[in-house]
Amino acid sequence: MSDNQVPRISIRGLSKRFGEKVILDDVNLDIMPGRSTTVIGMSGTGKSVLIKCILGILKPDAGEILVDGENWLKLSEHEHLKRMKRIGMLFQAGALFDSLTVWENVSFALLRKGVDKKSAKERAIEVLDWVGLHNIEDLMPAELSGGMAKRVGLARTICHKPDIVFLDEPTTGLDPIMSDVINRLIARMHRDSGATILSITHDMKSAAMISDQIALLCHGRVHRQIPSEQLDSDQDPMLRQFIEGRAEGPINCSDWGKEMEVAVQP
Ligand SMILES: Nc1ncnc2c1ncn2[C@@H]1O[C@H](COP(=O)(O)OP(=O)(O)OP(=O)(O)O)[C@@H](O)[C@H]1O
Repeated sequence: MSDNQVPRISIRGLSKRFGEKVILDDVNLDIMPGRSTTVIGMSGTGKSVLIKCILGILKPDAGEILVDGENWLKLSEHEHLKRMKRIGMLFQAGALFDSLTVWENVSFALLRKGVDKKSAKERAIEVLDWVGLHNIEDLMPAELSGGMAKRVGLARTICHKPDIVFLDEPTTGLDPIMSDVINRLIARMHRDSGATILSITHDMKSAAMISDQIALLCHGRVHRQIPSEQLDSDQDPMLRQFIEGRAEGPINCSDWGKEMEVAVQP
């Protein structure tokens, strides 16, 4: 695929602060069509804030979020909601509705679109099979293990065949084997669907398995964006510090928050 293409998602100069605390400070990130990009970064660097800005849950202070060339920040709430229908979103905690059965959760987007119950259930069963879960469609979420709930969440993410998918910490809270299962499913979903994927995680194994581009979010900015096959060889000091998990280094772990507060003083 040529990188001369127009980005599917283009984030330009995105900034967000809470009070005096600057979280995102001129974030720039391009995601090409059909590519899978993972934003990595320390806990508290603003990965979730970034995704929430894209989803319209948080309002950034400045910048643009262009999807297929259209600035989503200029859309009315109604138009934004319409665009969201072609998006798939896997939330960190699964976010299944407790009062709905597994199949109703999986086909939630289809049922809301008015698809009849029989077809919606058939599609839910098909996608549940795809994630390796059989005969669980009539269970309630409370009856699922954490790994099963995550797979149900993934089934729900892709049930309506979205062409853009956001994944928030897809392996958080899972054991290493279940993490591997989820990573393989995401890689297969990317291969099979050709969807454009943006994930956030601090799980480096997951990032390497599910993405073809890695972006390091650090001190409020995308500090470095590289192809994932360069992860082992790239010598950027911040990237190396993060990948190798060292407290000492150019990423100042203890007081970067203070540093950012100082940076916004008039
Ligand atoms: N609604 C909010 N109001 C005030 N501060 C917030 C709000 N949402 C996030 N923050 C702050 O923004 C910072 C970044 O949070 P965020 O959840 O994006 O981090 P993260 O990189 O996703 O971390 P983790 O990897 O631990 O999930 C944190 O200091 C958090 O306290």
